[in-house]
Amino acid sequence: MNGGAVDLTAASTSEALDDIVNVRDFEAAARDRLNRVHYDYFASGAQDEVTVAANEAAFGRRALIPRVLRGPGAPALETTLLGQPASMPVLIAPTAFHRLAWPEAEVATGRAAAAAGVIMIAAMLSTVTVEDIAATGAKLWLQLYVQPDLAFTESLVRRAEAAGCGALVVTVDSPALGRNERGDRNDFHDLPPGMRCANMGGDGHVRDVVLSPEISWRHLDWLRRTTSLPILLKGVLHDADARLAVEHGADGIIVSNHGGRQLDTTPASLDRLPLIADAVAGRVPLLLDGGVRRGTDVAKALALGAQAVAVGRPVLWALAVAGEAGVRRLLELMRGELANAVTLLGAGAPADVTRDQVVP
Ligand SMILES: Cc1cc2nc3c(=O)[nH]c(=O)nc-3n(C[C@H](O)[C@H](O)[C@H](O)COP(=O)(O)O)c2cc1C
Ligand SMILES: CCCCC(=O)C(=O)O
Repeated sequence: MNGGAVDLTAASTSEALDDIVNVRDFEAAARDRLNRVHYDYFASGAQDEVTVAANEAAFGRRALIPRVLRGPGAPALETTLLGQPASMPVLIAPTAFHRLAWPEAEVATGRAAAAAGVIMIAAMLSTVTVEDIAATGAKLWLQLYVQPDLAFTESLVRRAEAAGCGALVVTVDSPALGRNERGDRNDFHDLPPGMRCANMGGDGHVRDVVLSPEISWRHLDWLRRTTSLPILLKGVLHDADARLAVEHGADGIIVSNHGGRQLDTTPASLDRLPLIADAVAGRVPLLLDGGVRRGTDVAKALALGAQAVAVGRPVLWALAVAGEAGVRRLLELMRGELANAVTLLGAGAPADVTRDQVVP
């Protein structure tokens, strides 16, 4: 348990990482260290958690076909997303409340992202300000829940611009909060004393955040006029909405079901990707999140039409296990697995894996 007495010494964190061989190993290690209520908050999904399970299962249902004797050489994993270079097509998905996992919270995550050269999407509901996360040197995008108080929303956009964020990620799958029954059973509805939503006004209580069913395309049009930062929409699952996103000037789309935490029984995000890729037809980059745990998962998502993927819960588990060092290790593992998968697929880069190399 890390009930305020976490051992932050280098020796203890490296020992904590001794038995970590793959991304999934972090969850069991984190579970041993976390307060049970906070573990449940991170792990849980909506209601029966059907979609949580579906996300990982969808990767398991697809098989990879290698091509041989192409001699592509060592794989190049670097990519450019919305004009920004990244060391690999794997991003850190926005997840709220990193301080529940580790005292240095999003600053530890940001330092690991900076060291790895990956893009971190900071959650609006971070427990450290966006300015302090930006100071880690991470390539940063900011996730927003558009607040009906547009003056407040605009002030946050200006802060993101001033802090050097490279894009805004507007979460559109949250006209209400999903029904989280583990949270209900645990009576977990706000942050413990001493922790706050650092970007929000007042006391930074979670209950003051508005997830509004009135948010519409008009708000997106307003945001489009308000900032010149690239805007991605996160949480699109319908191909018609993907087309509308492009028409309304979105610069990118994240195919996502919020890690199964919003509407339960939506399909796996991977299952919606090919349809959405066809609808968007290359007009804007597509990202995917939900259930990405292996280098082979990244390869499958890219072959089915994504330019990059984002990883959510594993980052929280790695943070809980060893803070910055944990997240660095996680990103190294993902990078090593992706390089290995791409090489074994006979490709020179993740983007060179083709759709015909993924079969049911
Ligand atoms: C504990 C937790 C908190 C999250 N908080 C946010 C958030 O504040 N904003 C958001 O857009 N998505 C949030 N998400 C969703 C993630 O961005 C992402 O869609 C999801 O975690 C991806 O699935 P994965 O965890 O299977 O990788 C959260 C997810 C988790 C697990
Ligand atoms: C009001 C808290 C929302 C955070 C979030 O998006 C999640 O836990 O999935």
